[in-house]
Amino acid sequence: MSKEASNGDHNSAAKAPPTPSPLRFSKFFQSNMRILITGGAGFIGSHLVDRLMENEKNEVIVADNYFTGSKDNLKKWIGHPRFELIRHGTADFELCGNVTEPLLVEVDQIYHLACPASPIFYKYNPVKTIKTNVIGTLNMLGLAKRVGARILLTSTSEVYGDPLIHPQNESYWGNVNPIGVRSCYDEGKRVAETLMFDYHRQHGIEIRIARIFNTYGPRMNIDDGRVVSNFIAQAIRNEPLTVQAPGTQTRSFCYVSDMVDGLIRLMEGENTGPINIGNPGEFTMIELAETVKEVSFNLSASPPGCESGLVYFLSVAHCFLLINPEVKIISVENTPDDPRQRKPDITKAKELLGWEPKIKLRDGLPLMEEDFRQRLGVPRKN
Ligand SMILES: NC(=O)c1ccc[n+]([C@@H]2O[C@H](COP(=O)([O-])OP(=O)(O)OC[C@H]3O[C@@H](n4cnc5c(N)ncnc54)[C@H](O)[C@@H]3O)[C@@H](O)[C@H]2O)c1
Ligand SMILES: O=C(O)[C@H]1O[C@H](OP(=O)(O)OP(=O)(O)OC[C@H]2O[C@@H](n3ccc(=O)[nH]c3=O)[C@H](O)[C@@H]2O)[C@H](O)[C@@H](O)[C@@H]1O
Repeated sequence: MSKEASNGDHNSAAKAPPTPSPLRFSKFFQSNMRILITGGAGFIGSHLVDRLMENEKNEVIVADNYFTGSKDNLKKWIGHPRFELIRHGTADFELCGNVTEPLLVEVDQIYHLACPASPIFYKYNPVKTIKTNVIGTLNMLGLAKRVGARILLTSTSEVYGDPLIHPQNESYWGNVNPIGVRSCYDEGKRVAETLMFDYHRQHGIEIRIARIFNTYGPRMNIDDGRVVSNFIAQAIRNEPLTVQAPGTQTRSFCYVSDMVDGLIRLMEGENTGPINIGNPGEFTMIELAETVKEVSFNLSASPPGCESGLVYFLSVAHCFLLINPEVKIISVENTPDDPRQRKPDITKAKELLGWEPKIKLRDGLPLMEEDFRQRLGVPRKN
C-alpha cells in the first residue's frame, strides 16, 4: 500500500509506487532533487521555477512548447547550472518541447502544468488543447511510472463547470457541458484527473491534484484575454474596461505567490487531492472593473512575488495612486457556457496543507499593474 493518504474519498487500493531507477541512489544524484516542470515558461510555471530555484538542492528542468509561454519568463535562469530547458520530441518546431510527445528524463518530481489556460487560447485550437490534456498527461504519467517520480497535475475549478452548488468543494462532481466550446479544456482536465487516479490505483504512482481557481499576477500574457490582465492593460492604455454581460457573474482571484506556495505544499505533503487552491474573496466582474479603476497603492510592505524596486519604493513610501479613475466601463457580449459563479471552499487546503491565501486583491492588483506598465512602456503619471 502507498503510504500517502488521500483526502478521504479516493485511494482505497493503491499499489506501492515503482522503485526509482538505481541511478537515483548514486552519489551524484543524492544531494539534489530533480524537478520537471511542464509549462514552466508560462505564467504560474515561471513563478514556480523561481520559487523552486531558491532552494540550492533543487535542479529544475522545464519542458514547454511556448504556445502561450515565453523564454523571457525564464531568462534569469537560462545558463544556470541547476536549470535546464529541454527540447524533446522531433525536429518539427510544433512538436518540440511538446508534452504530446513522449519524454524520458530522470526526475523525482513532476509539476505538470502544460496546457493553454486562457479561454481565448484554449478555444483557438481545441483539438490541440484536448490532446495536450489527454495525451500530454498520459505521457507525463508514463514518465512518472518509469522513473518512480511523484506527479502533480494543475487541474482547474472549471471541472465544476457552471456550478450548481456554491462555494464549490472537492466532493462536488460538477455541471459541465461535454460538447461545448469550453469542453476541450474542462472535460480535458476531467479526463486528466481520471488518468491520474487510474495510474495511482493501477500502478501505484504517487499523485497530487490541485484544482486551481482564477490566478493573477505579474507575467500574465498582456493580451491573453483573461479578465484581470484585460482590465489592467485596458486601464493603462486608457481603453474602456470590457465587462462581458451580464457582469454579475463572479470569480475569486488568487495572487500568484499564494498559488505557488499552495502547489509546493501539496506536492510535499501526503495527500493526493484533489484539493482546491484559490482565494475565496468573491467579486462580480462589475465589482472587479470598479476595483481596477479605484485600486491604490496602500501597502506598508512589499508582499512576496513583488520583484520591482519601484513598487517597493512606492509601497514603503505609502503612496496612494489610482490606476486610472477616468477609464470607462462598458458592457460587451459574453461567450457560451461562461460559469455564472465561482468561489472555492478551501477547508481541505487549510486542514490538510495548512495553507490559505495571504494577498488580498487590492494588494495584488498594484503589483500586477507595475509589471504591465514596465512591459507596455507606459510609466505612471504622478
Ligand atoms: N491561471 C489560472 O487562473 C489557472 C486556473 C486554473 C488552472 N490553471 C492551470 O495552471 C496551468 C498553468 O496556467 P497558466 O495560467 O500559467 O497558463 P499559461 O498559458 O501562462 O501557461 C501554460 C504553459 O504551458 C505551455 N504549453 C501549452 N501547451 C503545451 C504543450 N502541449 N506542451 C508543452 N507546453 C505547453 C505554454 O506554452 C505555457 O508556457 C495550466 O495547466 C492551467 O490549466 C491555471
Ligand atoms: O480558474 C479557473 O479554473 C479557470 O479560470 C479561467 O477561466 P475564466 O474564469 O473563464 O477566466 P476569464 O477569461 O478571466 O473570465 C472570467 C470572467 O470575466 C469575464 N470577462 C473576461 C474578459 C473580459 O475582458 N471581460 C470580462 O468580463 C468572463 O466573461 C468571465 O465571466 C482561466 O482562464 C482558466 O484557465 C482557469 O482554468
